[in-house]
Amino acid sequence: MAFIEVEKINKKFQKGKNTTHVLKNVSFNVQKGEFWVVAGPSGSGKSTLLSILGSLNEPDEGKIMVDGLDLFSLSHDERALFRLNYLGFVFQNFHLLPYLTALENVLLPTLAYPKKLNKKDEALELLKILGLSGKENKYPRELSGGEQERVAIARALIMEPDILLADEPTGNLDSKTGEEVLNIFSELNRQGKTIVMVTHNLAHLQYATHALFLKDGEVLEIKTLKEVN
Ligand SMILES: Nc1ncnc2c1ncn2[C@@H]1O[C@H](COP(=O)(O)OP(=O)(O)OP(=O)(O)O)[C@@H](O)[C@H]1O
Repeated sequence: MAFIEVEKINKKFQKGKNTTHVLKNVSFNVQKGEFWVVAGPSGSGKSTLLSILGSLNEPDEGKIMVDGLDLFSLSHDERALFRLNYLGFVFQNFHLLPYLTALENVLLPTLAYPKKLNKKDEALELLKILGLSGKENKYPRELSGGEQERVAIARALIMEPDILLADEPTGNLDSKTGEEVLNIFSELNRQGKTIVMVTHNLAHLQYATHALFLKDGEVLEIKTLKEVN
């Protein structure tokens, strides 16, 4: 059994009278420690696939198993707990809360945890590892794009998720800063984190172990790029 099993996912969106078939029988298996890039042109269904993988969105048909859990047979609350325990999300627009400091943003997921958690030391350590020492009490508007993205990465890691899901994490960054962020992903993957990252930039394939190419909602090709470390 694979760590993540995606089986014949279908998703349609209704826009007025028109139906768009956004994902068509998408299937693939991810093993623990792999780094998958989901690539494809704009509108090919990449973000929709990632949101379904993150159980933020439901497919019309198909099944996703993560670590033996059937995501779409879980209740709403069980799914929220699954996300908290298994997943870290990183988005293109950072999605930081503007009225919270860097440290408070990193600690945000711990507030959602049913039991009281004190992760302040871990949060400070993560910010340090990500090169943000001295910026803990800054607000997002006082940070550069790359720094905001690193805060978002620290927030995604605070609950120690097995899986990191990233949607165009370098989309709003200049190429040098983008490369720094991808090197962080690469290092996290080397340490064993399973990563699925959406990108339209084929240069990003060099960081991944596997690539899935989508076109018009269909899997065009799945490629193994290198062995898992
Ligand atoms: N909530 C929604 N309602 C209706 N249509 C949607 C919705 N979300 C996505 N779509 C449509 O589904 C298709 C795929 O969108 P998606 O964002 O998954 O593609 P993408 O490959 O990530 O594109 P991009 O690279 O431009 O972000 C597009 O035609 C989009 O307009």
